[in-house]
Amino acid sequence: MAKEEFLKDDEQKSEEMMGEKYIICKDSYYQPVDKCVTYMEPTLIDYSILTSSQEANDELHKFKSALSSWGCFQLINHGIPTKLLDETKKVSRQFFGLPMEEKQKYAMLPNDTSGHGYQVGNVSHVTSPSSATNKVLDWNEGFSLALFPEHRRKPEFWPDFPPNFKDVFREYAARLETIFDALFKLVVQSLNVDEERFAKQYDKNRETNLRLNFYPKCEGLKQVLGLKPHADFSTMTLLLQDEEGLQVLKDEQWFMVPVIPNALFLNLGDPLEIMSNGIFKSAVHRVVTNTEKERLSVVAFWDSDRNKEIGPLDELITEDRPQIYQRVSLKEYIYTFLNYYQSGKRPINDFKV
Ligand SMILES: O=C(O)CCC(=O)C(=O)O
Ligand SMILES: [Fe+2]
Repeated sequence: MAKEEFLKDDEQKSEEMMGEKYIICKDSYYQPVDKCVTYMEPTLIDYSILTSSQEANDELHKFKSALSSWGCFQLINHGIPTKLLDETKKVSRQFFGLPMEEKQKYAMLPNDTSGHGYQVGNVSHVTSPSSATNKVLDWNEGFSLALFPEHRRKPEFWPDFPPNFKDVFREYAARLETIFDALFKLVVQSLNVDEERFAKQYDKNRETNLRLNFYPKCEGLKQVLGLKPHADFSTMTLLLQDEEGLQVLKDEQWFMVPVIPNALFLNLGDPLEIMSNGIFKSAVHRVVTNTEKERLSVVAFWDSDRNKEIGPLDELITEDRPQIYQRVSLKEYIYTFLNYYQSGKRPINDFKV
């Protein structure tokens, strides 16, 4: 899509001014976007080995070590057929390829945090009038849908075009849910905590939400980000991407996440860093823009029950590892996240003991 079309609904008419709405200040927290980044050495975690009873031990060790250092890894051999992965990407791109008027039929309502609908520039991450005037938009079109529990699906937000969109995403959602459930069991096993108590956070009211991200080519504008740095407020996130652009922050250095065919990129969100009392790390990530290629990501967020509190599990608080984080309701956490997203402040720092 041309820059002009992407920006055309903007109230500012001067192109220069419109560009500025997407530009990150050079001296801000974000660090120069064009600073040279290193490629991330991918940690490949084999799902089929991890979930087999015979050979799982070494793989589980790798799993735990990836989550304690990077907070992310590439999941391979997860069993989702290539055809379904390809269809998922195809129908997502077809949706974003629709005319703007068509996509706007599914427009997200202002300040919707429950996850339904289409938006340009990530404006839902603006919660107060003052941050709205100072907002720097993301070079991003987003489309969010609730997946689970199924009664949260709002049929009016599921697009009619492409015609197979609904079927493809029903199937993809079911596949992901099975993987998330299995990964959660492995998280419990790695942390060596009481499954029943931990699982209470993840009862029938827990949520899975989907976000499709589309990043148009970004020609001529420098210092523009596709998404600003953040760690997710989900427990775990599984991401399918078709081009490079996602970067992860570690030890104050940005690393480019490589695209590995058919792999799902898993990253942990802040709630699991909090619940594991800092044993597991959430991965801070951002998306950079590309002058030559459009990019798509299909992202599923596996959340705990928003009405419950998150806090370090009792058995993970010891003399050697005193409590690092306070207890907080997920709802309040999300509110803090949304308030801080613009400025790049990390919400997790507000909840340190
Ligand atoms: O597009 C990506 O690779 C990242 C998306 C993301 O971080 C998000 O939707 O929270
Ligand atoms: Fe994210």
